[in-house]
Amino acid sequence: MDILLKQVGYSYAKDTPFEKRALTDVTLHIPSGSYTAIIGHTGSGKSTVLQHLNALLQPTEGSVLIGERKIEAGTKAKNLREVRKKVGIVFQFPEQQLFDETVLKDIMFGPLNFGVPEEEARRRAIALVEQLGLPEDVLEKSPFDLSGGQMRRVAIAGVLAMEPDVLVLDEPTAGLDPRGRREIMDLFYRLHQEKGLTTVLVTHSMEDAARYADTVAIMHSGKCVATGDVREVFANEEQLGDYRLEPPRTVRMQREFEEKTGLKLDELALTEEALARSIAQALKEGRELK
Ligand SMILES: Nc1ncnc2c1ncn2[C@@H]1O[C@H](COP(=O)(O)OP(=O)(O)OP(=O)(O)O)[C@@H](O)[C@H]1O
Repeated sequence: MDILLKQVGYSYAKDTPFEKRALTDVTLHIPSGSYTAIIGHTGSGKSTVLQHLNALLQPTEGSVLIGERKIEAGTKAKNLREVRKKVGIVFQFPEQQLFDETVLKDIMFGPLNFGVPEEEARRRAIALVEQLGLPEDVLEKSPFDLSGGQMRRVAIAGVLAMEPDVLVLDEPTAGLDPRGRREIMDLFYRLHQEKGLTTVLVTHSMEDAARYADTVAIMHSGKCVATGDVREVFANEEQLGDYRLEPPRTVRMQREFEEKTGLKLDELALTEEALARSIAQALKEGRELK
């Protein structure tokens, strides 16, 4: 399912003395099946854009097309159930929204609420607990008796149990240890690859954007100032610098390697593994392309 923000403007507390403009003329296309990372400095408007993707916020200018549904400035959109069902958002620290007495009930809550039969909701919850690497006996426990990392996984399972068409992630691994971060990010990536799940990741981590996304959008001062293929965006160091962003670590390491050895690698490496592979290859071939 495609999402298209067309010339979207958004002001918080519009027409009050506290009015605060957060977005200006944002046009952004999220094609079905893509993995888009939205990057940008603190306060650049990333979270505000994200909340337009399932109409939690509605534009004060322009329009948002979510699949077939058009949300336009000036008209209050109602009956957003379908939209909320199709676009699932994992907010920062989603465990804060856990509430039910058992993990099973918590994960089943969303699907039941949207009319999924009980048996099917249960089946999804059991499968997700396993997929997310949680022990089976967690299902009957209170979510509040779990560790922070486990609570995070339960909350993520609750969003995935809705089987959304688009999964929107707002810094989903904030506060987790490196191993937990990697496991969860890899899981999202697998879902994207295996099920073609359209994924949008809001992140401060250039490394995560480089590793997982195919498309990158840069937000700056409430505007979407660039979108492009992940390699194009991260190869353009001048543009990143304009928006006070650093290239991912692997890109900096590649540049340093090329400078120090005079060897030029074939393409921009987006992960440590890819960088190691192309360095090994270049050394093996004794290539000197510079
Ligand atoms: N509820 C709100 N009321 C008023 N202004 C807000 C509100 N939420 C955000 N803003 C303002 O809107 C602008 C964009 O904020 P937003 O949270 O979208 O940025 P962000 O890029 O997600 O930042 P961060 O990386 O810190 O999460 C900022 O100037 C912010 O102060």
